[in-house]
Amino acid sequence: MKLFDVVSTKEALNVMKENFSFKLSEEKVSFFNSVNRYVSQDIESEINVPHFRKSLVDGYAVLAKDVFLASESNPVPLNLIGESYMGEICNKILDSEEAVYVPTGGMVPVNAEGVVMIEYAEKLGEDTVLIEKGVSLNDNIVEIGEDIKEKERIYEKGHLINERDIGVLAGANINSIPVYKKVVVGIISTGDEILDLDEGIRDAKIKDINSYMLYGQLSKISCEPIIYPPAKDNLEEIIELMDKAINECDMVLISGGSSVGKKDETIRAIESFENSKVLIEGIAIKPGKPTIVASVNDKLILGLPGHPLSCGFVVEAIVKPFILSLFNAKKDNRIILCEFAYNYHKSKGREEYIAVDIKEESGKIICVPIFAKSSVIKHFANCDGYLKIDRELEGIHKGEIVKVNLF
Ligand SMILES: Nc1nc2c(c(=O)[nH]1)N[C@H]1C(S)=C(S)[C@@H](COP(=O)(O)OP(=O)(O)OC[C@H]3O[C@@H](n4cnc5c(N)ncnc54)[C@H](O)[C@@H]3O)O[C@H]1N2
Ligand code: MOO
Repeated sequence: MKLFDVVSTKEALNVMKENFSFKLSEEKVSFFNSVNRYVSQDIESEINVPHFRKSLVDGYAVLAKDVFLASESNPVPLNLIGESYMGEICNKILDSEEAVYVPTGGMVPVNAEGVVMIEYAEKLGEDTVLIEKGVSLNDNIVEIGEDIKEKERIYEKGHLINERDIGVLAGANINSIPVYKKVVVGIISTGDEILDLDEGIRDAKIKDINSYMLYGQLSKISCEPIIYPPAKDNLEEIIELMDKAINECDMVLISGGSSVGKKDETIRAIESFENSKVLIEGIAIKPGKPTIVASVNDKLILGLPGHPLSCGFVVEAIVKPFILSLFNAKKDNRIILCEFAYNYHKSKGREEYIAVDIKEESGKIICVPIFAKSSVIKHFANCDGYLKIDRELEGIHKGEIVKVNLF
């Protein structure tokens, strides 16, 4: 009987990085199509934002010394010398005891020192305004480049463009940005019991969960997943699909058939290729131990466990971190600190992944583990995040502060 020679997730990741350090090519995309893409070069702002001094409020641009003593009981009269119009250059220059009306977002006179809101002013006829409040320097004025400076590096190589960033790009006058091309990942589910999308439920056969879950997980991290039809536990069929996927994709994920059962054909299929090498046969993680890392024609092939929860966690544990390293990703996950809800004992030797719910209780943030068999998938989708318990630890105490990786 074959026993697994397991490695840690860290070792697995190192093996993947050492053996498959391919350089992703770049492409330019329009800024509004760049959400969820990884920037491939540092991005600098083309302009100062704002590129002119502007008012934050509707009010009167003034010199600070003129209104120093102004109050409701001691209004100061100023000469109103005109107004600034939205979107237009304001050429007015304030002299002593002068004011200019400026709308919110309008350009202020070049020497304006503050803007008094219209609520604290009263117009007397066309040429005079009574000011009822003083200003300190630059009150209600947004300086040139106060938001973003011209040539400022707004994004570093490896930054993941989020839904808010495209507003920043628009403001910084950037129409298109360089991003890494998506990683093309082939997905093959194997098993006599796996039905294709259009096949009805029959006998003891099941719908293909893994292909679609993998598709979802990978789409989120700038990949282009290609789902191949599920393969039966038939060596020739698996080899044929693998061959096609290896030619069409940057890397290939094969779910099911990675454990010790007599029908587990993934390893045999990998070894049938001339230029192939099985690098890892088992990772010290729970769930997800029967994971294979291999190389065929210099392409990365991963054999993932068939149980959906195990398959999903192996993606979190090694597939995502590997793909993110190709993008030089700056941040790979979002973490929060929580109190653990129970005493939990685990056996030493395997890094453990547990789905958790997060809730607030008496002002504390608590994480509640959801214990489920690896064939059960609903909770993996419903949970808030997951906990990674170190290989060497024997458990977690109730009330202990733990790091939760948020989905
Ligand atoms: N005697 C032993 N049996 C098993 C061991 C072991 O050490 N000794 N390990 C168990 C563990 S842990 C896991 S994980 C699984 C991994 O098995 P395989 O990767 O070989 O996967 P299969 O046997 O093909 O399938 C397992 C399970 O998952 C279902 N499955 C497979 N593909 C899909 C899919 N695309 N969508 C939904 N569900 C899928 C399959 O029907 C099985 O129920 O092995 C344990 N057994
Ligand atoms: O390694 Mo299995 O993935 O525990 O269910």
